[in-house]
Amino acid sequence: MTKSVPSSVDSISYKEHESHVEIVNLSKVFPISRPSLFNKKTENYVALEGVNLDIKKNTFVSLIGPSGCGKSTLLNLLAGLDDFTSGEIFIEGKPLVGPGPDRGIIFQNYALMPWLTAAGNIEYALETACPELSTSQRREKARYFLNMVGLERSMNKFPKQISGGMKQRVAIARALSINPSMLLMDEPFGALDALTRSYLQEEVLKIWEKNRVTALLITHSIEEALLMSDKIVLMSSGPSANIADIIDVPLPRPRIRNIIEKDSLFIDIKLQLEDHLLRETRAVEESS
Ligand SMILES: Nc1ncnc2c1ncn2[C@@H]1O[C@H](COP(=O)(O)OP(=O)(O)OP(=O)(O)O)[C@@H](O)[C@H]1O
Repeated sequence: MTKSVPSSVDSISYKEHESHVEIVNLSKVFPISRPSLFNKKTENYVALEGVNLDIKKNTFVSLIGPSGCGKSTLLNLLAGLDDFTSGEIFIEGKPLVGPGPDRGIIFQNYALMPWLTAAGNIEYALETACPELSTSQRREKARYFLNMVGLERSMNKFPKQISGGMKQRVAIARALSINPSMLLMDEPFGALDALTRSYLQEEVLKIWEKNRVTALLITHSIEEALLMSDKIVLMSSGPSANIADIIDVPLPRPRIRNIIEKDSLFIDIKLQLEDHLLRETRAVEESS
């Protein structure tokens, strides 16, 4: 199979850096059943149409767009949690075949098993992703990653015994424990209060700056995207959503929130992103 280089994105830097993810002409259609009085009608909703995107290895990319445009749909396709309708996805040059331990996923609602402790949740993930590890090795790894997110002392607590921020730290530790080459994050800080949110953003940023795995973050926060990303991918409104633009964020790392927020580049890109989101949100309102 010959791989085509996505034409709209980065064709120059493509030669310089290796791709981690190549999305080629990707579409996703959801069949929607509409029950009527006499029969059930099925209609199609085209969520994504003809999406091309190239994500370089070890970069941090954020996905931003109006509500309902298809960000989670795209992330779920990359995670292998749903099938795409047409197009291709290559992960490290190979066609994507389904979920795999190479991709760690963090969701907004933590997705922890309530009947397992913090450590148990990580050990459970390791059991599937790294079956070669012994029980004590899994326990050691769980301890190591919980320590990394500052939760070693809560390792034997159940999800209902810890706060939302702590649950999300367990989810982060779990995603990192399987040693993924890519992190997929769907609004991971969305359910947290403002203080916990900024604290955890900085924690994830610090961990990422040490490990530099490829990262894809869905967020509604422009500031969050600017703080964390190398590139920000702007999606157009749906139906038939696509990539509207890709913005480089050449702010120096390590990034300190209070310092970069005053940078004129930060302010310029922020205005550009606000303008895009306002335009796309108006387009959604006018079409509904
Ligand atoms: N399983 C499904 N069946 C039918 N339609 C779906 C399904 N999943 C998503 N959609 C539709 O696809 C579109 C994109 O949804 P998606 O959740 O990906 O958007 P989003 O950009 O992540 O939204 P938000 O920012 O609000 O989280 C929406 O119109 C949604 O209603």
